[in-house]
Amino acid sequence: MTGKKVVLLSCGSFNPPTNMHLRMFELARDHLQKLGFEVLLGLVSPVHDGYGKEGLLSATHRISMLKLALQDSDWIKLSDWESCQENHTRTAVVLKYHQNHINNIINNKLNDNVNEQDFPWFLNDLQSLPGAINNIQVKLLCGADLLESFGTPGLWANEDIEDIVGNHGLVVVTRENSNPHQFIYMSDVLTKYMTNIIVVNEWIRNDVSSTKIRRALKRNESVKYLIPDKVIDYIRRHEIFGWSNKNKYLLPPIPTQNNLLTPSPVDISMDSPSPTNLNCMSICNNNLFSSNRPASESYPPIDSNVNKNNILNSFKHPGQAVQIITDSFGDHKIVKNRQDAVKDNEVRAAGDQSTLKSSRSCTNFDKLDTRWSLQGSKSNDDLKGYKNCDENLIKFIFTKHGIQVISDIETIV
Ligand SMILES: Nc1ncnc2c1ncn2[C@@H]1O[C@H](COP(=O)(O)OP(=O)(O)OP(=O)(O)O)[C@@H](O)[C@H]1O
Ligand SMILES: NC(=O)c1ccc[n+]([C@@H]2O[C@H](COP(=O)(O)O)[C@@H](O)[C@H]2O)c1
Repeated sequence: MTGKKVVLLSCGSFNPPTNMHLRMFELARDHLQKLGFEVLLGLVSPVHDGYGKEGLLSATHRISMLKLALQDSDWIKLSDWESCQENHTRTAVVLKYHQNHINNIINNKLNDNVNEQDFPWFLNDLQSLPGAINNIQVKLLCGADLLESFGTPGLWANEDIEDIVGNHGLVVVTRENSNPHQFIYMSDVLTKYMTNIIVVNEWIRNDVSSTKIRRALKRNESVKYLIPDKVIDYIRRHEIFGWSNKNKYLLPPIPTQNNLLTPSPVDISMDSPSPTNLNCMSICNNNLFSSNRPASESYPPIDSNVNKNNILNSFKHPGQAVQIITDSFGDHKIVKNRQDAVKDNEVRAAGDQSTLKSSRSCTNFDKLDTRWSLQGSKSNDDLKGYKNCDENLIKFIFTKHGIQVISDIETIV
């Protein structure tokens, strides 16, 4: 085997091509060269549309994306033979075609009879090789999941598996949640030809898959650094894989320029707000208010009837944590800092924690119901409003901020 010249052929959907599809070739070439093989060429063979896999885009799109993806490689080429056939072609047949094709080139080259039209992707590479080439072996390059699919009943014919591993050979790149060595051990035919199966360990894990890319695109999430930029650009231009130029998850802009960044928990500093002129929001019983009050103005007391429905504050801390205090009536308000919260008479008056509604859960409702019915201070409608207020708080937090719950009564967003 040592010293043999090899062409690596990868069959798959490439729907869309990912960085890992390309990286597989690099990993395999490094490994094979260490074992003494000479890797002449990599070939990518996208499957025919008739393969019928769910969500499979037309070969036209997949080929266009592959061409873009392969622009940055000087040794991996596209072979569109498979996708141009009448229907799906079994992988063993695809391998045989390419092997015969290359054998013909070698023979024709030896006879000085090479037709350039017939060998667009291989001619130059082959012509640059020295003198006589005895044999070039086309090996199937695949991920461990494809190897393990040999075990799926009815998917592969036994004679095809034997042909692939016996006559061509397999180069298998390990993949998350796979165990190719064990799979080979468990299979008689794979064990029989195990010297023809080379397992390449992917030590620098990259678990990207076309499925995950499609999922992210459908959600309008970024796929940068996972697939080539040129492929991203193609997807955007053609609005494929459910990707839309209109971001489905962007909320309509709110009238106040509430551009607060979402802080990570480690960034949160309640003691160092950096005031700006941005407006903030305040929440009170089912109502979300924007604020234009100057930052210097003090807090309206939470429990004041006038202010309960009109709490407007203007604390302005972009990128800073915002603290929300919930009072005994279920009103939420954003406080400037901890000192303000402590100074706030109403909050202090409600010091008994059992009277403060939890912003984290509704588990205190029973207790509160009893308390209020005893006091007679809250009607059923009030309680309904109280629950709605909780929903408002949640809506507010999750649409405008991140969240960190610091206690039953305090939440950092
Ligand atoms: N992260 C990966 N690690 C190892 N091999 C991979 C990886 N992603 C793809 N491959 C291999 O690339 C070849 C072609 O893959 P295919 O087009 O089926 O990609 P895929 O990402 O597995 O697709 P899908 O998620 O749509 O099933 C297969 O042999 C597959 O095992
Ligand atoms: N019997 C066969 O030859 C056979 C069966 C299943 C998959 N395949 C090939 O394996 C590849 C699998 O691609 P996916 O992982 O995208 O399904 C395709 O190229 C497909 O043609 C071949």
